[in-house]
Amino acid sequence: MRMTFQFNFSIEDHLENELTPLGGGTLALDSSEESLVSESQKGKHRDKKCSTEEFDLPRDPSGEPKSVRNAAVFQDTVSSLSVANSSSNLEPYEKQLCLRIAKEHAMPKDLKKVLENKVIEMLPGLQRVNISVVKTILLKENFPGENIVSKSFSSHSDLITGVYEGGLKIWECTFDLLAYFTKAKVKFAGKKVLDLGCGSGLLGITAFKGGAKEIHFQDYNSMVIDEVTLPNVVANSTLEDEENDGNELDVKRCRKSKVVQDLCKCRFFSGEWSEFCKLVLSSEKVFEKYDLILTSETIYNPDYYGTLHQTFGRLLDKNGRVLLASKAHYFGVGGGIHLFQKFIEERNVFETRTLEIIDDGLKRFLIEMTFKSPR
Ligand SMILES: C[S@@+](CC[C@H](N)C(=O)[O-])C[C@H]1O[C@@H](n2cnc3c(N)ncnc32)[C@H](O)[C@@H]1O
Repeated sequence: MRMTFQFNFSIEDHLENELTPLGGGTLALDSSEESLVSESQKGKHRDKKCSTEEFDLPRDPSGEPKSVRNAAVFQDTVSSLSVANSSSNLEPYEKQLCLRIAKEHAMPKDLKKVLENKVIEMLPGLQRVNISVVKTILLKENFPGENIVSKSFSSHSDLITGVYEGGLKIWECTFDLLAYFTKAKVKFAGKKVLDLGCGSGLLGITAFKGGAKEIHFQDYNSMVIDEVTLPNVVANSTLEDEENDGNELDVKRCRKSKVVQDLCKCRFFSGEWSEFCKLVLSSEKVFEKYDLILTSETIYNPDYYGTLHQTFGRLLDKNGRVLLASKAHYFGVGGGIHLFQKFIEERNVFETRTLEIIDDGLKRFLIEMTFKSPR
């Protein structure tokens, strides 16, 4: 099934205190958002100023990107950079990017509750919640947190820059990557995987089912994680088998159950990419980087390229790879595969390889990114 999409960029002027543009003001959370922030995050991020740091590769005095040729060098240099004197070609994302706070979403103790009011549909080899039902319920219940469903409806748009980044639908490149996994027999066993900009999380779920040792799911919007990604992961666990055994699905009691052990491999995060980086890098003493970063339809907005590039640079293992799926061009937003590849080439940190071009209607691309080897 191929999904259609619409870009209609009427950026909502009322960000309801969720975000603060770069360069000033404070970031406040609405009450429901705040209640989900872990204790360690509270205080740390409350009343947080948007940062102008860490947006791009370091630049030499002429404003040109420094030639950073491998993962290790990338790590050493990015931490201290500032964009204050970046060259003008970076202006768009410096000006527009807002830093939505990142937080980790705990797996609810009562797993049954995660699937309450959800209609499960079957895809080949995968299950997923019916998103229209999720949206209808959220609209009806006037969900107290991020009001992204009604905002998306009222603006007739699947994307509202900085507010809602499209996670409440499955975008067609996800299916391209899923098909590629099968065709290319991509191996997940034993790998640490990140589904970046996960939305429904089907890429990460495939890695989960393929025996990945750890899978992290990230989406911009916390509602997407709570209402779609988490339920999809639970729906694809072996919950049904446990239920048939008559066990009560309580995390404490099922400590040793296979379901809970498996689900412990999954972690869920919401928030803007640079904030997500900071959170995961500080969440473990020694952060083990990802062997595989899977990402579909995340390069539509050129304003985000700097942060996305940096996220790959900071989180990917030196021998790891990014599998990225994208349309050739995103009309109305301006991004697309060629612009992104040009951006990557200019930074000289990664090399890219085209894995597949799908040409049925709108051209779509699958590319692989790996660190350039040190010279
Ligand atoms: C168009 S949706 C694609 C969703 C999903 N990967 C798919 O193919 O169905 C883009 C995703 O990228 C994420 N995203 C986009 N820009 C982001 C940003 N600046 N920071 C964090 N996440 C972002 C959003 O969470 C959103 O889910």
